[in-house]
Amino acid sequence: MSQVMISVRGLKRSFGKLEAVKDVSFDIQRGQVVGFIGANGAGKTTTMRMIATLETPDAGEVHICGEDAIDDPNAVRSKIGWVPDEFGRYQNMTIYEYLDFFARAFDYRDQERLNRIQEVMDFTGVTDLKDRFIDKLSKGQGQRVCLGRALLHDPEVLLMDEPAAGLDPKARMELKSLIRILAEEGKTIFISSHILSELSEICDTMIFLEQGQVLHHGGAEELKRGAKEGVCIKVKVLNDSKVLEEWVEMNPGVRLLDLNNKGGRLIFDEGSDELVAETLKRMINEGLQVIEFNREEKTLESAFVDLLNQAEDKELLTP
Ligand SMILES: Nc1ncnc2c1ncn2[C@@H]1O[C@H](COP(=O)(O)OP(=O)(O)OP(=O)(O)O)[C@@H](O)[C@H]1O
Repeated sequence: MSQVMISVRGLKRSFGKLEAVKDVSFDIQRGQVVGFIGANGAGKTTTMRMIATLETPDAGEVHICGEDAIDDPNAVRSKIGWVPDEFGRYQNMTIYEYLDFFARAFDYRDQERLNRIQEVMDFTGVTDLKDRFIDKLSKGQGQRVCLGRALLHDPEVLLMDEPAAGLDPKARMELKSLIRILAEEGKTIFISSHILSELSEICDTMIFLEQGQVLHHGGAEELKRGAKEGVCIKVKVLNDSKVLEEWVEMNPGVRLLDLNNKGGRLIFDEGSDELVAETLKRMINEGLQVIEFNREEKTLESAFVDLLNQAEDKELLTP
C-alpha cells in the first residue's frame, strides 16, 4: 500500500524581500528516489532545510511519515537522515570518533553502538579509513562519512543536498550504487542537484524547481513527452543551405536551428511520426537534395529548457 512519506503543502520562505520559496507543494511516496532539480539559487536548499526542520517556513506545512515538522520537529528528526552539501569537519577527530559521537547522541549503547558503527562503516566503505582525521579526507571520503552519520539511526527518509557535487566520476558511481541499495531497502530518498543527468538514471521521479516554484513533478520520460519541441531532425543537403532556409520559411510548423553551409536542425512543433514522415517526403519532392536525415533524441536538459520557456511564455514565473 502506498504511503506518503514527505508531504509539503504551500511552503513559503523569504529572506528580506527575496522570496526564495514561493508556494511549493508535493507528496513523495514510500520507497521513491526523488531528484530535486533546479538552477543555482532556485530554492532547493531552503526547501530541504525546511523539510529537515532546520529552517522555519513563513507559511505552509511539512509532514514526514505523518509527523508535523513545525509542531513536532523532534519526531521528524528521528525519521530523517540529513546529508548537507558540506558537513562540519572538526579538527583532530577521526572517522571512528565522529561516528561514535553521533551514535552516542542517538542513544546507542554498549555492543549495540559498536555494531551499528561497524555496519555503517562497512556499508559506506570507510572501515579501512576509520583512524583518519575527518578534516583531512577527500571530498568523496567525506561524503561517505557524512552519509554514514546520517544512516546511524536507520532513518526512513534520507535528504541529500547536492551529494554528487565535486565528486570524481568513480566516487559518483559509488554514491549512486549506495543510493540504489538504500532504495531497495525501502528508504525514501530525496536528492537535490543542479545537474539533471546526474540524477535522471537513479530517480523514479523528479521535481523541477525554478525561482522557488515547482515547474514539473514526474518521470523523465513524461518530461520529454510533455516538452513542446517534439522532434528534432538533423538534415544535410547538397544544395546551398539557403534553399533549405527558404523552404522552411514556407512551411509552418517546422523551424530551423543551427543553420550551416551543409544543413541544420529541423524542429517540429508538433512531433507525430506521420507529420514528420509527410514533411520529409514533401521536402524531397519539392527539390531539396537531401543527403542525410538524422533523428535526434531530445535530451532531458533540452526538455527542461523547453519547460522553462513555456513557463516564461505563460508568465508562470514571476520576476
Ligand atoms: N540565509 C539566507 N539569507 C539570505 N538569503 C538567502 C539565505 N539562504 C538562501 N538565500 C537566498 O535564497 C535563494 C535560494 O537559495 P537556495 O540556497 O535555497 O538555492 P539553491 O537552489 O539551493 O541554490 P544552489 O544550487 O546554488 O545551492 C538564493 O537567492 C539565496 O541567495
